Amino acid sequence: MYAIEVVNLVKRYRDFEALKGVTLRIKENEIFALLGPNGAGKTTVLRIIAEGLSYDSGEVKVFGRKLSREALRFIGYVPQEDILYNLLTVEENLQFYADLFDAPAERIDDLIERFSLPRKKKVRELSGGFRKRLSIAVTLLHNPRIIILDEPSTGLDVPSRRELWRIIRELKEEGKTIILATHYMEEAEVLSDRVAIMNEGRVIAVGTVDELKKLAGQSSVLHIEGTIVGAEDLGSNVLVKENYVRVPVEDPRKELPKIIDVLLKSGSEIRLVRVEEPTLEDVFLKLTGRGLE
Ligand SMILES: Nc1ncnc2c1ncn2[C@@H]1O[C@H](COP(=O)(O)OP(=O)(O)OP(=O)(O)O)[C@@H](O)[C@H]1O
Repeated sequence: MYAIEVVNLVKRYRDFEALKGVTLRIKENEIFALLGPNGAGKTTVLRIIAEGLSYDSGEVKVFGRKLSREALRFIGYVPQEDILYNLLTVEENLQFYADLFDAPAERIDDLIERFSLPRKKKVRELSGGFRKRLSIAVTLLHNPRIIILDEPSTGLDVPSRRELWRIIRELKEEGKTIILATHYMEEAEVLSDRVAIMNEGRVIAVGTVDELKKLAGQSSVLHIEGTIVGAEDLGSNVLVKENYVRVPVEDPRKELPKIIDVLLKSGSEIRLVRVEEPTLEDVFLKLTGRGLE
């Protein structure tokens, strides 16, 4: 049985088809990432599962049962924009949601301690990292088996992001199933057991990070910085940005000298060359012909 099973989900906002037949099977106790650029449909999928947002056709099951009010109790949802009360303290926010969810009062103290939250501080005085921690704490009040996070690390600085990743891993160790939407490939890559890559309302690939990287069909990527001229001559998989070019290659030792030669002959000035193992961005590029950002 899957924790979440979504089959052929179609969602229209008036005449715009935001989901064009999405199928996802998420196993219990895995960290599953939906990776895709803005507008891919990630939030729409999560809202259908976690908020009961209506959809046009398809099927959604939670632990084998049709989505219902009862099934929603298995789920905790941390939306992109938090739902905290700025003028209330940390404790008052937890109290408010505990009353709403009928959660036992002692959970408030447990969560405050667990996340080292400043009990008496007003939410408006919290840093982004603490706000996110409090949002997760609120979600855990009713002890859900599945935790869904929409773009959890957007706006967080690097230490807060690492701390968030630690918390997410810890939730997995406790047996929770985690689903998160992200457009940061690093987040999907370091955190998740499996990743679904989404684009324009469709899932275009699903698998472990290693499986997906194999789809890119290359062993490495060259990053070349400088004043680049003639990058168009390097082939169709090349990504060109200002002062930067990214070239997927099978064998960097063989291909690097030739590529450098082409660029120098076109009049480029090269400042830095870096060789990197494939990433999920390369997979996305390969499958869609464009970058993730
Ligand atoms: N309430 C709405 N009414 C009309 N169109 C919508 C609505 N919500 C989302 N959309 C559109 O549906 C598409 C998918 O949006 P969605 O928010 O699911 O994407 P996303 O992958 O989560 O991106 P983001 O990271 O920007 O939230 C987008 O083109 C968006 O503009």
